Amino acid sequence: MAKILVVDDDTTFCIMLKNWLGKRGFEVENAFSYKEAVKKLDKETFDLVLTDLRLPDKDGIDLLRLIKEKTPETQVLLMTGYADIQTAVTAMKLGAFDYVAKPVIPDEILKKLQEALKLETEPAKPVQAKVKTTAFAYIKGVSESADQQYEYIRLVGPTMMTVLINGESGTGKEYIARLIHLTSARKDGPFVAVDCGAIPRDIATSELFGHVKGAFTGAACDKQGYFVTASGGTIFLDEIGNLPYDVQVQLLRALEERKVHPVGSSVDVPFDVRIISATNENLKEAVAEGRFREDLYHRLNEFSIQALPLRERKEDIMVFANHFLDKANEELGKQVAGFDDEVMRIFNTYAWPGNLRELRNIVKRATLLCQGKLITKICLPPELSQKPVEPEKTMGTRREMEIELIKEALQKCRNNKSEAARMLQIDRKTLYNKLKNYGLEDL
Ligand SMILES: Nc1ncnc2c1ncn2[C@@H]1O[C@H](COP(=O)(O)OP(=O)(O)OP(=O)(O)O)[C@@H](O)[C@H]1O
Repeated sequence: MAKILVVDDDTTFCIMLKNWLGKRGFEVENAFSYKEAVKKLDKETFDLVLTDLRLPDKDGIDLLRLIKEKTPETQVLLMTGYADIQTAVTAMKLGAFDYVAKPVIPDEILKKLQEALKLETEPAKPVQAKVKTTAFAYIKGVSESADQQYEYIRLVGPTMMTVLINGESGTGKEYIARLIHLTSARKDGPFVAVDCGAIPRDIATSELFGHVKGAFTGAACDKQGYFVTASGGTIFLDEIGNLPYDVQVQLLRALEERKVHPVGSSVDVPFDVRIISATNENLKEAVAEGRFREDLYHRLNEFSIQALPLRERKEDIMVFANHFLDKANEELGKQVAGFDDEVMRIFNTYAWPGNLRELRNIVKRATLLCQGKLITKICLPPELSQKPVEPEKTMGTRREMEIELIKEALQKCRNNKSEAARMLQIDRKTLYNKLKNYGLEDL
């Protein structure tokens, strides 16, 4: 049984990966820092170390150097954000087997692990499809708008129409896209989610359409782009409004010709993919301002779905809260039965700026803290238990406070956005959205 050490300071991710790989026959240990990893490596030998490039004390490159010095036969696989891909390429020169871009897709890690450990790839067992169906539980809601949303998904799902989903962050746009995919004849094909807001401008073309070996410095081998990876399935282009203008032109051409042109290649590659995109900005405005191509907008928007903010469908709040409570009980091994009246009142009056994602996180935290049968006010973070203030009065101060906090975090993290997001306890995507909304993109 191959022994693997996963090193990342994101404890939830480590635990999740440990369980996931454990079920696939690997023996997995976790370390949450460089120091802890070194301790474990001193005690035992691992066949492979999967490490984040950024660790709280030192970085993955230091760990790679140490491993290659002590046990050169141990394979090292790096996990990295887009901003560090260049460093990851350097790491390969230092002996790393390969790297995977974050956010990582478990199946991609599994494939790389098998390559690195020279294991036989499992016969076409649909691991991917299985993981998705067990982890994905779409809750419909009971409000009128939820009914309509569900009906739209049901109708558009089986068609090949492109769908544009509009809605604030955390309203469930990706969940809607996944359900459309699962309702379609392509449900057994891949569902590939691409965060267009997180791909750096200079590698966007190669990430989407692929490249051939030697196309540019660092292109050590041929790379399949997301479009080809999604063949036979669905590609979900999240934050489509952030796609650079020149890439928009290439995307439009690809959609018209149903072929992609990998960077540096002389041949076009056909693809067979359903396209769903999402945005949290008003794309019509972006078109009017000349930031988004009108012809592409119409191509992507054969059908549109609005994901409503939670505060505009209050009847759904407790439905989702109970669903997230069930999930949290399961994940944390707890048996919390529900919410007391005061908490329900608070939930129904709070504005939920982070929508379903915020509700999920708050319920999970409260479940962890809950000592009794019901979740009470003391299990909630202070911003929820305080009396709601009129929105108009808070907007200015909340915005100013957020801008200050973001600037301070970026300064402290020397502009490293992933670290700043971690410090602010929000995910990287939310930070990018906030930077965009507050006009701080140049920071
Ligand atoms: N219909 C649903 N049923 C159950 N859970 C849901 C549903 N929709 C959203 N969620 C929960 O809310 C979280 C956020 O949803 P999702 O990622 O789809 O939002 P989003 O609008 O795509 O966010 P962003 O704009 O930040 O990309 C999900 O991870 C899931 O936990």
